[in-house]
Amino acid sequence: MSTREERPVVTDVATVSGAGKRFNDVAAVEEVTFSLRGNVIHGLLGRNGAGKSTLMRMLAGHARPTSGTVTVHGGNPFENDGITRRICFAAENQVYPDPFRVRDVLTAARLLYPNWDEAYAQELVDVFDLPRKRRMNGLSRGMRSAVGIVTGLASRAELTMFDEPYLGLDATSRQLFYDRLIADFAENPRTIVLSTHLIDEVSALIEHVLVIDRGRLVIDEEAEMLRGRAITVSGPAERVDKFTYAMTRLHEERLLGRSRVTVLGDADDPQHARSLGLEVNPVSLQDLVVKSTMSGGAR
Ligand SMILES: Nc1ncnc2c1ncn2[C@@H]1O[C@H](COP(=O)(O)OP(=O)(O)OP(=O)(O)O)[C@@H](O)[C@H]1O
Repeated sequence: MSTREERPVVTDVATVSGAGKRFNDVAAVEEVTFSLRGNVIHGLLGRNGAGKSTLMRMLAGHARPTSGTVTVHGGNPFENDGITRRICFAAENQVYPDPFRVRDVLTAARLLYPNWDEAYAQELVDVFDLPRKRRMNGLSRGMRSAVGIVTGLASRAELTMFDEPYLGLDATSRQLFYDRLIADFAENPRTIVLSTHLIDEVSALIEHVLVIDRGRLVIDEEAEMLRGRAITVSGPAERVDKFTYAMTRLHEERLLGRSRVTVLGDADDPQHARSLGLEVNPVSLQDLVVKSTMSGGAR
């Protein structure tokens, strides 16, 4: 993948400011503030019901926030054709008109997206072995996901969002998706948002991490930064507490006077901790997300 320095500089393509979305008594998204950086692959991670789809629906202009603002490409995306043509939202539960066949979905996408690459779309249809003449309603779940992937990649939309794009896909097809995404992104950088539970599988792809927990954004960090800073520190509770006092604590386990704390620290903390006789271990992105979102269940 090209380094960020090699890509065209683009300012933030979307800004979410104090945004919330309520459904009667359910606050699906609450007071969320962040920006999507141009030409960067973002991972939107979180548990079931955390608010990921709702947040992407607001960014795609499919839902209006009940509080705060969502701005994409400089304007309000809600039912705004000029802006939504520049956004592709490949949603897992996409509904198609009843008689639509695979080839009709591609035709509709060709008419909708100004950067659509027809030759690339046809190549991807072959790669994923999709039956062009079959009705969408007659496709397997994995095939429907593959149609979403083809549309998302070939749209070359400036902001492309994939909502759990792998549902029903076998491991080979998922790997094909990741490989194609990396290759195409290198040739045609754009802003990507990928919501997923399969964090280990995509952790090498993700450049910026957004973690949402019960509607609130709990992590908004560059992946590289997290890889270096997320550690668990273990040892006698008193010493661990003293060492991690000023750090961002994500999770803590205590037993018989010993404690293990997951923190976001600085680059030189591991060495310092070891010099104090504490045990230090790196935390995978998957573990980090699990630890930051363990405190509560679905709302
Ligand atoms: N149209 C709706 N009406 C009522 N409640 C809704 C609606 N859409 C979402 N919710 C609720 O908002 C919360 C967030 O849902 P959302 O689908 O955004 O989560 P998610 O993180 O995408 O979950 P998952 O990973 O399971 O797909 C959930 O409690 C859900 O039940």
